[in-house]
Amino acid sequence: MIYRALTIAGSDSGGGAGIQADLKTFQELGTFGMSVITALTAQNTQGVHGVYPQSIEAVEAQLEAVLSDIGVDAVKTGMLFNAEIIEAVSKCLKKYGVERIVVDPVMVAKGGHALLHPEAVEAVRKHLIPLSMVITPNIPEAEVIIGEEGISSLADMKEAAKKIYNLGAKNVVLKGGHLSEEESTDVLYDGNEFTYFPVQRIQTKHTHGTGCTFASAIAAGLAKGLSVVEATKVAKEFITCAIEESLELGKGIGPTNHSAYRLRQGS
Ligand SMILES: Nc1ncnc2c1ncn2[C@@H]1O[C@H](COP(=O)(O)OP(=O)(O)OP(=O)(O)O)[C@@H](O)[C@H]1O
Ligand SMILES: Cc1ncc(COP(=O)(O)O)c(N)n1
Repeated sequence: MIYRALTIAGSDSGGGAGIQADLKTFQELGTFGMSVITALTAQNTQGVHGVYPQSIEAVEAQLEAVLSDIGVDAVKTGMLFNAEIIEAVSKCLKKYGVERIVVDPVMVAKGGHALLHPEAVEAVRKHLIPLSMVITPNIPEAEVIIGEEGISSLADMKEAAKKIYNLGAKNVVLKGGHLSEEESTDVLYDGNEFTYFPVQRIQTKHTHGTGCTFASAIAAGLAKGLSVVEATKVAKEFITCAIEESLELGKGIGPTNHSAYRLRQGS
């Protein structure tokens, strides 16, 4: 059985985040990875040095090429950069009836560089959230989406997850990586109940691309037919191993280790 997973995201020349992190994750989790590149970034462990968005024509041509021929079992979206790209992507995913869509609403890189135009947030709410089977905001992204600041506890996260669910996402995984607590707990809300994914916070600065890796691991699970809860559980194990064995590369924030999970499984 071949499981087909597609990432629609930005390229990270440094290899730790974006398309590169997604494809490594897809491969490690036994899926066939494909990509639609929305923007090139000149990026390394020290930050984003340039962003070069692709034309709408280029994005649409890549989507059509993949969807009209190979098809997909699940899709992950990452850096979409502007409202026009968001609209083109959502239109095409709708046209092909793609349902297993994981939306990582990437807005700002860890170094602070914008990866989404601020005026495109409305397009995320209007076009992307209603299409998502799972949306995986971190806390700052959740605050922008709901237009409220101050998410600082698990109770706040649960309230925010409900508000994002009410915007049309079928499942919300609100990530706790940015909480200043001992544990990094992610909260999954499916409209009925909450599932918690707690882990002891790992003391490392090398967390470049954690969000991308986690979301693409969920997409890989969905491509293989796992439920949202099962896929999130595996993704959590995958990202935890990857952070535990993160790589001290470059002079800044190094990438996580995408091979760690598979090597520990002994396969
Ligand atoms: N120090 C840490 N220890 C353990 N788990 C972590 C740590 N940092 C992040 N995580 C986990 O990694 C995953 C990604 O979360 P995070 O909040 O870092 O996403 P993000 O900010 O969107 O990432 P990115 O900045 O790469 O887009 C979540 O499952 C989160 O709980
Ligand atoms: C192309 C691309 N997509 C996403 C991120 C977010 O990852 P991080 O916040 O870890 O820098 C990134 N830096 N680059």
